[in-house]
Amino acid sequence: MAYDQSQRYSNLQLQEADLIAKGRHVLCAYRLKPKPGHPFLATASHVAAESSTGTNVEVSTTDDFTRGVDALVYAMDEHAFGEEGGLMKVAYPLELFDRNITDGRMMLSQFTSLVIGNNQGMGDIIGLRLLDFYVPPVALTLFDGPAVNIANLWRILGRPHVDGGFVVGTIIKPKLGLRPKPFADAAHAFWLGGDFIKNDEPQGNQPFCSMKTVMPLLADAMKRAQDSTGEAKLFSANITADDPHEIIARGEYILETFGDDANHIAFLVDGFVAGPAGVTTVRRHFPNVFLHYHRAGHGAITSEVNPRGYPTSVHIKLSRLLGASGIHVGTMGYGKMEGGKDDRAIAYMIERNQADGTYYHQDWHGMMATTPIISGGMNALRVPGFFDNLGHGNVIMTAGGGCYGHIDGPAAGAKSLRQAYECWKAKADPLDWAKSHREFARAFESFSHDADALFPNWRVALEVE
Ligand SMILES: O=C(COP(=O)(O)O)[C@H](O)[C@H](O)COP(=O)(O)O
Ligand SMILES: [Mg+2]
Repeated sequence: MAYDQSQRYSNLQLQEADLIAKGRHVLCAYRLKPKPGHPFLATASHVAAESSTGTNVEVSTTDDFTRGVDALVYAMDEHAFGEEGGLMKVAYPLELFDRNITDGRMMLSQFTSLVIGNNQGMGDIIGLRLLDFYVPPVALTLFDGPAVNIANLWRILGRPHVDGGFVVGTIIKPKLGLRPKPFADAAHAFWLGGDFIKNDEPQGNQPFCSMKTVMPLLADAMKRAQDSTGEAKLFSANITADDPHEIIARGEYILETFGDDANHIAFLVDGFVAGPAGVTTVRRHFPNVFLHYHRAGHGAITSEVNPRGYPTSVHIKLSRLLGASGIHVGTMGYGKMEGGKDDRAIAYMIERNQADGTYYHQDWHGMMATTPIISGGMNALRVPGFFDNLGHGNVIMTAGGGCYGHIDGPAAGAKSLRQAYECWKAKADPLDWAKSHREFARAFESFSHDADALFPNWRVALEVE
């Protein structure tokens, strides 16, 4: 058992309001479950030591300055979560956080290696999960934050840059396996009805669909769709790679290939697997391009069944600091991935200037908002309920199966999503609305399993066998 460091690494007299008022600490709330035989405060203090200036034993080189920047456990409730453990809150002095030698700004890589790093693997815990965190104003000025967001896309789409509304999107499906021409044809077919296409997260430069073959065809497909619809079209191109030079090379190639439509390009980054370095490479090298953060892999950390790591709400909040223009926030119980209705709070945290996290109220002090991206098992039938829950439509929705699975093709799928959104805005009954909106009506036949579950009498109402 590690020796008890609570004398040094805890001060339960500290008041959270004072810490926030002083603005010199990052605050973190954790769920902690110590191993049997390890007292709660002693284990919490060991977490604070390991996450700041200490280790499992006192070292002779420690001096007064060192002690002055200790992370401190400032609040605890060891029975807060019953069998799952207790709540502990830690104040991290800003002095602990790493600053770039190039511009003095903070970085997310060391931020996370400190507050959710070694403490994840300590031998005296069963679980330690970062539930929420608070960033003081001075630190907010030191993170990049987003450079562009949905407002830039609305401008390109010719819509108001405030409350420009629903951006109808899809993902090229099948996820992998299309060669260049079928890929570009699938994109063109969707763009005849929709606004925004993304690469699926693993699509990049596969030998059967090389980037330098498919991108010129996509640029042509975009032009043809824009000409025939009279509307601007958008493409979110995946430029994720291990090597920053590869990321930049991909991005520069794609912008060059799209030529005078280059501003219709967003860059997709699989931000969880690429990490802060990968995301920041895009954020800083292409500051004028919408940075589309896909979170594939996050479930290993964020899934609610995980006693360690952090929930989706923390992952999404971190992405705004990093500078994501938009990030997948899940479907709040309306799609196929984990999540529930209360996850609307996750969207509010990144799109508003002030919002309540699970434990901390966060004022972003004007940091640009990150746009919620809704995706994962969505189709037109699920849209009205989704927007009822969220309360607004200023989001990008990318429905892959919901468009390419529509029986009249992806353009009809796109139109069905738009019609479902209009139905919600009009506060109309979906079945009544379907009677005068064909593509929406045909979504009931396309996704009859959903239709049966959501609108049991749809066959009678729409006179479908
Ligand atoms: O390809 C899709 C969805 O395809 P489909 O629309 O066919 O389900 C996305 O990768 C998932 O939405 C990721 O999940 P999340 O958005 O929750 O990160
Ligand atoms: Mg995908």
